[in-house]
Amino acid sequence: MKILSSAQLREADTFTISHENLAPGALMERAAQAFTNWFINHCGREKEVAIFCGPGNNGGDGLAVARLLSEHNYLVRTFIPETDSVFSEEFKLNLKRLPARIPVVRFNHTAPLEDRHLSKTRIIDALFGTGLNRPLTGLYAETIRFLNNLHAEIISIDLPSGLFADSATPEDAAVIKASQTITFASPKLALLLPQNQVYSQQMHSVLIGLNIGFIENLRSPFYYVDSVSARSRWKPRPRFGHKGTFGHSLLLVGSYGKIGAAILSTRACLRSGSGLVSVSLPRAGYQIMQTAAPEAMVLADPSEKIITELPPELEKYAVVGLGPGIGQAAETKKMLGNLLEKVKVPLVLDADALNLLAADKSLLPKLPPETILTPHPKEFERLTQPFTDDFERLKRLREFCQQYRCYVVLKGANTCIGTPSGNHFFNSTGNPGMATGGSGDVLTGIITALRAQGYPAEDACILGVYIHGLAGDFAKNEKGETALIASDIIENLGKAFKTLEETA
Ligand SMILES: NC(=O)C1=CN([C@@H]2O[C@H](COP(=O)(O)OP(=O)(O)OC[C@H]3O[C@@H](n4cnc5c(N)ncnc54)[C@H](O)[C@@H]3O)[C@@H](O)[C@H]2O)[C@@H](O)CC1
Ligand SMILES: Nc1ncnc2c1ncn2[C@@H]1O[C@H](COP(=O)(O)OP(=O)(O)O)[C@@H](O)[C@H]1O
Ligand SMILES: [K+]
Repeated sequence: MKILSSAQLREADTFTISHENLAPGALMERAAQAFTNWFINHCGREKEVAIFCGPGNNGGDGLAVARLLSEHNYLVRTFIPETDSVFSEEFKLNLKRLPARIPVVRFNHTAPLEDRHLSKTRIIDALFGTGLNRPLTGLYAETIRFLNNLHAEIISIDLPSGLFADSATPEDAAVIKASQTITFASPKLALLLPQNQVYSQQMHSVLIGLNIGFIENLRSPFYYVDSVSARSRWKPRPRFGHKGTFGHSLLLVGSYGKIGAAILSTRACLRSGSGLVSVSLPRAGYQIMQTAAPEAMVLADPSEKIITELPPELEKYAVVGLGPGIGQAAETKKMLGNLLEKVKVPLVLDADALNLLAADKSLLPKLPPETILTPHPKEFERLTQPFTDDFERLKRLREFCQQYRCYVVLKGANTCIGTPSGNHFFNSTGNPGMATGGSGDVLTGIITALRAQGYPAEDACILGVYIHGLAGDFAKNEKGETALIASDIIENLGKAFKTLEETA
């Protein structure tokens, strides 16, 4: 799914209205209906609903939602800040359509709102959406601070009011702190970036029937990977396939004290469909690996504690995955340099392999084309340089991928995959339970296995990250977030792949 900018969404709104000859307010009605459906499914009638409506079409949505919720027997009040802003036509239309039974409270400062028991209500924030063009000031900023201080549950329509959809919001700006944002037609870029997490704990995207053909022709470097886009990249295993069909993965992983990382990536690789898996690791890990993963073939490095050498016949493998648990010893770095000189098959680099690259950036131009790197934000910062905000980090990600013709999987909530063609794919699966040691090692195993099976680098990254998060979500259903460990993700890979297999 494409992530559209505010300007593109406005164009798509306008096109849809004229192309489908929609009556004034008809598209807004669809949006309000989509919000209302979500609300009815998630929020009971035990609490009164207070809807704060701004002067534009976001406020118009709020008024339409007030009418629809009232028709569904919710107790609703609306609140409109009195300023010199001009009301939009659709705001006025929906104000006219508001049944008389719904109170409209107009206010020009927030003090009179103090005694209206708002902290006990559910607040719907319909002050501003994608039309915001500067930070909020005056009564609007005062209202936002007042609402945030109530510590009530706030549900934002389309965007938390005050948040810029496509660029960095100034740090001291007044922005609603929502528990949920129900966003229309396309997830907004700002809602996918960690720096804005304080403004919306959860985000849910709903479709409002914007013209599909028009959206297909819009250009955007940003995509959101949902179940439909993940499925479209998944390939069934051919009936006459044999283990040779599905590729031979070589993993170079582990060091003394970190053989666990080697085991996690190996098991994940085995569970992700690689035809064969070989692991090269320090001698100390030989027996442990043979016992922990009997399906894998194990090659012991001459060194007891670290990896120092490349196994022979690199060309017989379909892919090489390097990094989890390897440490940063000089001999290991030499081996990495050797690998970059010799390797002719796809590479997946993670963890200390990335730190070794960061410590000697002269190695970066030697990365074979289409190498996949899977840094967490700190590792990515070491590879590039510190950034002031997430938007700058996205820019760096694009530049880095283009410069080194590589794919970068920037891990975290809504992991972002950068590609050499300048695109960014944000993942939709996963949960904070996955923020636990070893879950990145699991991801390396998954992506390596997909590459072994012949998935192009872009598909291997997108599908791998999606499946990893989905397995994490299944693990969360069983164990909750707090107790989740990386092995639980591996145990749920079967369920995650099965979901794709059955619905593709
Ligand atoms: N156009 C349409 O048909 C649809 C619009 N939709 C809704 O409309 C929203 C966008 O509506 P608008 O474009 O009217 O934008 P908004 O409702 O976000 O606000 C725009 C209004 O606020 C003013 N404004 C912007 N920044 C301000 C500031 N800092 N201080 C004071 N005033 C400020 C603008 O001059 C304009 O009058 C979306 O977020 C969505 O909620 C949905 O109903 C879907 C359909
Ligand atoms: N809050 C979160 N929501 C979703 N996924 C997360 C979250 N935190 C971490 N993850 C995922 O867990 C993995 C952690 O990887 P990494 O930081 O490399 O851990 P490790 O090095 O311990 O294996 C990444 O794939 C990341 O996307
Ligand atoms: K809003």
